[in-house]
Amino acid sequence: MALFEHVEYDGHEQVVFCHDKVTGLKAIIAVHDTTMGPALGGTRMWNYANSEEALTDVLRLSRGMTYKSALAGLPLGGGKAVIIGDAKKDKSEAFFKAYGRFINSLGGKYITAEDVNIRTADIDIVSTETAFVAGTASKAGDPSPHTAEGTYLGLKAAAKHAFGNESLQGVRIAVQGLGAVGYDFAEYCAKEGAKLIVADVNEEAVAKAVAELGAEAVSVDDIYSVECDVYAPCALGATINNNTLKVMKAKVIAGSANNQLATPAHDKIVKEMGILYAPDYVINAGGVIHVCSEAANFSLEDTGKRVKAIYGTLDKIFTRAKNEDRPTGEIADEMAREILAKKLAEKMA
Ligand SMILES: NC(=O)c1ccc[n+]([C@@H]2O[C@H](COP(=O)([O-])OP(=O)(O)OC[C@H]3O[C@@H](n4cnc5c(N)ncnc54)[C@H](O)[C@@H]3O)[C@@H](O)[C@H]2O)c1
Repeated sequence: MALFEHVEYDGHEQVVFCHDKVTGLKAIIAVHDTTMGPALGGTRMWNYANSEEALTDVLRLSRGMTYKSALAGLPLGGGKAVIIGDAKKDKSEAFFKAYGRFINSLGGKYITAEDVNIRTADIDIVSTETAFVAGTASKAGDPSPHTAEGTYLGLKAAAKHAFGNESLQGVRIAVQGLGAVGYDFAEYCAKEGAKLIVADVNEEAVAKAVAELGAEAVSVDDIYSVECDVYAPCALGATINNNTLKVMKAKVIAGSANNQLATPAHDKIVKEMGILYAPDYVINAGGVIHVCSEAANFSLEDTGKRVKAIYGTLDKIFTRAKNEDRPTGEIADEMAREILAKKLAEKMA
């Protein structure tokens, strides 16, 4: 398994392979870039088919965190960790304590938090072995409300560019996923007079949105093809793919889900279809801003301002993408790299 030659290797500063003999823990921690500050990013637990798959995921996700935090203006670098295992069977107190000791051994270069299949309770155990954690129950807590607010504001910036008006009054929004983020996001939109079309595998959440937000319910398969102005993916990754784009009527894609594009090529494909895509890691940065408030001691007011700034960041991305006739995801990556290059130059001066 090559590292420096790996297709997802992007000058990562440090990649640590961890194995604890007692609990069987196997994890990979990737520190992509610490130019802006310590590398913060969640830990994902997944039953990867092999360690190659886990390495690919952690290299890609950690680079994403560098770009996300740079564009959110945070004093943080990018990192991520993956635990290779079955979240239903392999978790134990000793397991997460061992993991905490590995994180501690990096001396603060990497700060962890929750991600897929890792709960606040797991992070609380990790925090008994290391201070380099964020998002513990007793401190910052649930980031979802800030993610929802940032996604709503990001959608308004997209509406301004795509429809000539940032108001969501009468705008038809197809919301996929009414979980912690999706429901709050839908509520913000409904309050502004948007017409919601919703889908979720959780029927209770759908019934609540119908009763409380006046939403129209459709099946999870039909959400891609409904007549709407906006598609808001707030559940799964990779839903912007060749199959869904064949039937999609939306002119804006703006939602909280991570890794929305099935492949990097879909950035260009959506542009060519005349769809305005709000790059996922920019619009959903409310969560990392929230978690960072704990790691960097931001006041509540400062955290709120940073979440509101997502509107302005997306406004800049959309303007530049239009002026240069380029895909929005490509512009976001480029803007993040410019921020990093500037900081690096300052450090070296
Ligand atoms: N929570 C945060 O602060 C945060 C931050 C950044 C990004 N995100 C991303 O936003 C998305 C939503 O996060 P969340 O915290 O609300 O998760 P969640 O688990 O609370 O909600 C996800 C919702 O999607 C539904 N769902 C699952 N499969 C579905 C399907 N096939 N069709 C329709 N609905 C389906 C679930 O039933 C659930 O209601 C995820 O992609 C997550 O990675 C979340």
